[in-house]
Amino acid sequence: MMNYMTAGESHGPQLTGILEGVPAGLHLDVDAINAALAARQGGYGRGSRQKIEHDTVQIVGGVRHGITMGGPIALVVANRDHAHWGEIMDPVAPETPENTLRPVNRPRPGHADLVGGMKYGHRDLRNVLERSSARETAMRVAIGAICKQLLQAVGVDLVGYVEQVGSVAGPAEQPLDVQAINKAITSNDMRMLDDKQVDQIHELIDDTRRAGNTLGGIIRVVATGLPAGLGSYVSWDQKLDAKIAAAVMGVNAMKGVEIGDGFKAATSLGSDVMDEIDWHEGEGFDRLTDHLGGFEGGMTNGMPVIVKAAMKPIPTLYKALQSVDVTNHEVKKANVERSDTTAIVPASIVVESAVAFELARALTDTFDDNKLARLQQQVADYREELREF
Ligand SMILES: Cc1cc2nc3c(=O)[nH]c(=O)nc-3n(C[C@H](O)[C@H](O)[C@H](O)COP(=O)(O)O)c2cc1C
Ligand SMILES: C=C(O[C@@H]1CC(C(=O)O)=C[C@@H](OP(=O)(O)O)[C@H]1O)C(=O)O
Repeated sequence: MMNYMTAGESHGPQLTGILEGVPAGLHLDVDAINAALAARQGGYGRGSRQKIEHDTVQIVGGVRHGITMGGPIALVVANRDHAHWGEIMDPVAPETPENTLRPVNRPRPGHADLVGGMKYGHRDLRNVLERSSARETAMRVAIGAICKQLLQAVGVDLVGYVEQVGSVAGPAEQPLDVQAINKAITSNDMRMLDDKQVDQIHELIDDTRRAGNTLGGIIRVVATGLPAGLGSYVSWDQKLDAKIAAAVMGVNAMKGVEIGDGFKAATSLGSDVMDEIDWHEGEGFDRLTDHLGGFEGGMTNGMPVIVKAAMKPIPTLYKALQSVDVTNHEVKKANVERSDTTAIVPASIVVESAVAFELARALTDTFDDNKLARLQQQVADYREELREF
């Protein structure tokens, strides 16, 4: 079964990742992994950390001459900023006044600082924020980019992009075609479908930054080419829509997930939500609409998968909120670490990566997970079987 694990701190030497369960025989496009990493660094509203980092992946296991061998794939993304944090982040040197120079004692509301400190017994909340930081999502994007390449090898494609920033929304009509979305989002730095709102959003981000405040937004992911029947209705823990929702909620700062029409479906009539069934000779079953976001009974139904995620505003406010010092319980302003005003653009790549992993895992759970050519053959045979159903 596919799985992954990451390790590493925001200002430590590197992020490390291990992805297991990728079949042998996949030609990895390292440039595409690096392009996803670069996209995760982008977007208007990022803080100055991204000027220091130039994220690129180093593959240190599981791949030979560019082709996966079936074993765990080991990955490294370096933290360039570590050069400025060597002593503070040294994993072995004993604690000295020098390397404890930047303790964090005033937890930021909305970040993991306070609860993480209480749970693990840290008074220097740097021990929490270093790992809870979304710096770790760089590795998740490298892993997701490999999953995306596996999906593409069987005709599945997906894309994550920005639908809304703060209260400013993109076009009301959101397409179902991954290629069309890809084309549209490359034309602006907000990873949105339409340039019209982008100036307004830049202004909103500038005003918000000047006011010492932060913004969230809404992300949309569309995946196409999935055969019907990934996931299952037979048990709660086999429902693929549930796994995707969990994976999306596992991305830092996500507070809501919708599949298809999501919450809107609750206030609609059944006739406006259920996707009517059609059939074509040689093609098999189809739907007239996709309100249910490609899922029925926890299984893909062959329509595009549509997932939306709501990201809360960034917790670190330069105009700091009330906090309490964990060393003396005095009411103080929260700590301010260098921070993004909004990270909705990078988060859209991270959410895409989270969905890519779950889809790749469902695929390799359903079909052969040892050899890519066998997996491809089985998927092709299954598609044929569905066409004849
Ligand atoms: C790509 C990305 C970048 C982020 N950048 C920041 C940041 O600069 N400052 C900050 O306080 N939070 C940032 N966050 C959000 C925090 O990581 C997140 O709120 C925190 O880990 C607490 O977890 P929770 O919001 O999921 O409860 C970022 C999130 C993402 C996905
Ligand atoms: C480093 C990244 O994001 C970081 C996520 C983050 C947080 O609290 O989540 C806080 C900031 O860290 P720093 O104080 O080092 O600038 C962001 O820059 C990244 O995305 O590569």
